[in-house]
Amino acid sequence: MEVGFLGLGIMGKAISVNLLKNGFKVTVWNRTLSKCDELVAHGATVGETPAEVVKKCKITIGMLADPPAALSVVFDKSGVLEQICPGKGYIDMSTVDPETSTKISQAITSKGGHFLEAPVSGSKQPAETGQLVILSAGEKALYDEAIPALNVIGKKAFFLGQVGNGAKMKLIVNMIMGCMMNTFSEGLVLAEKSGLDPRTLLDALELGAIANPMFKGKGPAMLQSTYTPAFPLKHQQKDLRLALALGDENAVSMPIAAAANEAFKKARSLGLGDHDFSAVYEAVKNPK
Ligand SMILES: NC(=O)C1=CN([C@@H]2O[C@H](COP(=O)(O)OP(=O)(O)OC[C@H]3O[C@@H](n4cnc5c(N)ncnc54)[C@H](OP(=O)(O)O)[C@@H]3O)[C@@H](O)[C@H]2O)C=CC1
Ligand SMILES: O=CC(=O)O
Repeated sequence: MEVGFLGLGIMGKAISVNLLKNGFKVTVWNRTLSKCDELVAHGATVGETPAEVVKKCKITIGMLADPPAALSVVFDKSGVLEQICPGKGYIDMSTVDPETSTKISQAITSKGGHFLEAPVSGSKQPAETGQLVILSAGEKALYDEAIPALNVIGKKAFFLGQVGNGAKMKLIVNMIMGCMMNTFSEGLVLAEKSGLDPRTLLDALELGAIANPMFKGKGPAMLQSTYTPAFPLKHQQKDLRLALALGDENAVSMPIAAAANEAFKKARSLGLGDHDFSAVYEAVKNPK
């Protein structure tokens, strides 16, 4: 099966390499074209533009930073729309809001193409090992056609119905994750300031009812102020912002998420946007 792939950031690169390792032919494109070189070394071919990739492949996957990026690769000159047509599918795995996804869906389907939104839960390592959780919605026929690729990319692919439902589910999951990371950071600071060893807090958490892979995986590095990006902090803040907008639309009061968003905004203002999202700990440590 030949698959196109647009966007070779942390996630796009990991997913593309995994597809290549599992026998898929992959044609890649990235805004900064030099990032395609590493993929070529793994056996990929390169398209000069998103349109060129779509022309070549029956199914093309996008994994872009945010709503403006997701829209740009579809609507701009030499974008996806120029070559999408009946028989071709576009799967957007970027984390975006339902409105962005719907706009893309309408444009693709109005040209006879097929569309699936499929944001993923899980970070760099699950992307490398095909252990993502895929939250898809849109055209069921495209979902069914893409199952061989989705099964390589993830450990579970949900199909959630109409376009927008995948985006909403992803934003809710990441709203919860951002709140957890913020409160975890507060707990580590409180342990330290009140005279406890935060490493003992990690041990106690790990043995109790709120143990989770995120605290276990991120905690020790946070205590060493190491924030090698797996999930960039700027994207976590984007997800909180978009989740809060979803809360506004639905009149859902979310004071915890609003407070977490402020902490992530503070971290961005400290220049930590490209660090791992666990760097919010630095903003919690230094709130001024
Ligand atoms: N990292 C993670 O753990 C996870 C991330 N996500 C989501 O997946 C998406 C990608 O994340 P990630 O790979 O970490 O992000 P990165 O920041 O590593 O990569 C972003 C990608 O988007 C491209 N891009 C940015 N702006 C534009 C633009 N205007 N036009 C075209 N391309 C653009 C970048 O191209 P260039 O190289 O040229 O800058 C790059 O390929 C995001 O929506 C994120 O929220 C979802 C699950 C986990
Ligand atoms: O969106 C980030 C993730 O880890 O999932």
